[in-house]
Amino acid sequence: MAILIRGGTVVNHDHARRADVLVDGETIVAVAETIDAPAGAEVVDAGGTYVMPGGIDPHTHMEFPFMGTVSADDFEWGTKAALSGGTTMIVDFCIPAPGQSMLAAYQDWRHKAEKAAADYGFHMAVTSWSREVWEEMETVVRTYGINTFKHFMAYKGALMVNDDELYHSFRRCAELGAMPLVHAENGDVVFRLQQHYLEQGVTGPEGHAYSRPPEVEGEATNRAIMIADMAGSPLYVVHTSCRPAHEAIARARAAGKRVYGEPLIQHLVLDEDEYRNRDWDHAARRVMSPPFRPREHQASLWAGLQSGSLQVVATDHCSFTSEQKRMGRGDFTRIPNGTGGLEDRMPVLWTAGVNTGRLTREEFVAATSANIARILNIYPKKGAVAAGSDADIVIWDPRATKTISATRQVSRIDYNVFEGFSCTGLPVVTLSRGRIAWKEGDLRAERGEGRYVARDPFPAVHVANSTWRELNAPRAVERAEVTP
Ligand SMILES: NC(=O)NCCC(=O)O
Ligand SMILES: [Zn+2]
Repeated sequence: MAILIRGGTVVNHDHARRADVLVDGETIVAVAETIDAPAGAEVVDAGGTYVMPGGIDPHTHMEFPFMGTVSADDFEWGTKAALSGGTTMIVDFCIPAPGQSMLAAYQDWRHKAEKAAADYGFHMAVTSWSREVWEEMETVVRTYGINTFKHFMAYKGALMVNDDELYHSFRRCAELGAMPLVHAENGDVVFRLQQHYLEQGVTGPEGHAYSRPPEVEGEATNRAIMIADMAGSPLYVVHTSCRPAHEAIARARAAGKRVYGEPLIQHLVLDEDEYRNRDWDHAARRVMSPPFRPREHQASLWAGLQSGSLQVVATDHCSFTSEQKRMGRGDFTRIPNGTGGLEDRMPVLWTAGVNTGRLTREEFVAATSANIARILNIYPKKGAVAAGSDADIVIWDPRATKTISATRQVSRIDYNVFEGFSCTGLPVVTLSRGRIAWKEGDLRAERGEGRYVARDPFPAVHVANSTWRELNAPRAVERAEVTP
């Protein structure tokens, strides 16, 4: 059935204009100043609103077995939470269990994701290195449509990989036209600092922040950038949370390296003081890696979004209930790492970004959908309101208000790290591939309606990168034969 979105202002990453939008089935078929409603079409009045691409959150962990438990939101409730906040696609991480092949991990995640109510894709994690991993990476890219590989430089003894493994994997990514992702924290130093603070008697959640200072992230970000450069690969740095990490990325970009950075909405508005709250539950609920930072780092992240040295705002939605967090009572290293945020990312970014004049509406679209769609090589199928694009659309009322409260959220956990945050600017309707998935508080999306989005390798950046590399590769010097 056709839907005509009438009277709104269409905002894409590169322009905004008054236009009607016609959706037929799963696709946008026309964007024009005036469109007559086809017979039988549902007409949605968008007067006074912005009509924007549905958000893409490229960093989520649904039903993720981690630190002795499993994250609380599954693909059904995670994607429903996403839709209620204007996000129409998530990209989750397939993380092989110890000894498990990537191919088996992929099957596990496909199975878990059958419940999804919105579209989804995957990144694959490289948690060890071997001939099998090298071979499987090709299947992951060519058969499974995954063009991104995640590397944890933290979580020593669990997911962490070393520099040798990073180098090998980055080279393989370059060959396959895939993008390596890094969780950049120096896991060896974090481990030592954790032991140090525990020995000092710091057992509460504040120890989590003390043991993961900005320096461990700055060092690892810089190291990953240099290794990627030597391996001939672009690089995407997930959850860039602090000035030293952002500066490493900005420096690399100024030197012509293809490096991307992803701040989280949490790091943009919440700070380290949360861990000093006298209520243990309050502080533990906010334990995630990297931790929230001293406030001065936020200015650097905002500046990165404004100047283009940081491109994407994500959530790392990895939610644990208060009960699960209490596994770490008496030892902060056992508090499951992760927070929620899927349904809040866009309203909080609009409020703290657009309403304050830090971001334009177009930059908001770039940071919430278009930039990551281009990095993932799915643009303009996703990330654009244009004829031919998937009808993933959010109709946004810049005057609508709400105060965030866990009592009204879709996510299955019992608290919200943004509790009490007043938002101005909210989704009123979210369309997911042409269906009205959420409208003014009415969640209509059904379990299982989401679809897997496969992605091709070799986005333009890779082609340019490998051409440059090939033309500028160091070569053996030709010398005249030296007779003995
Ligand atoms: N970020 C976090 O604390 N938990 C999820 C796993 C990860 O991305 O590091
Ligand atoms: Zn994560």
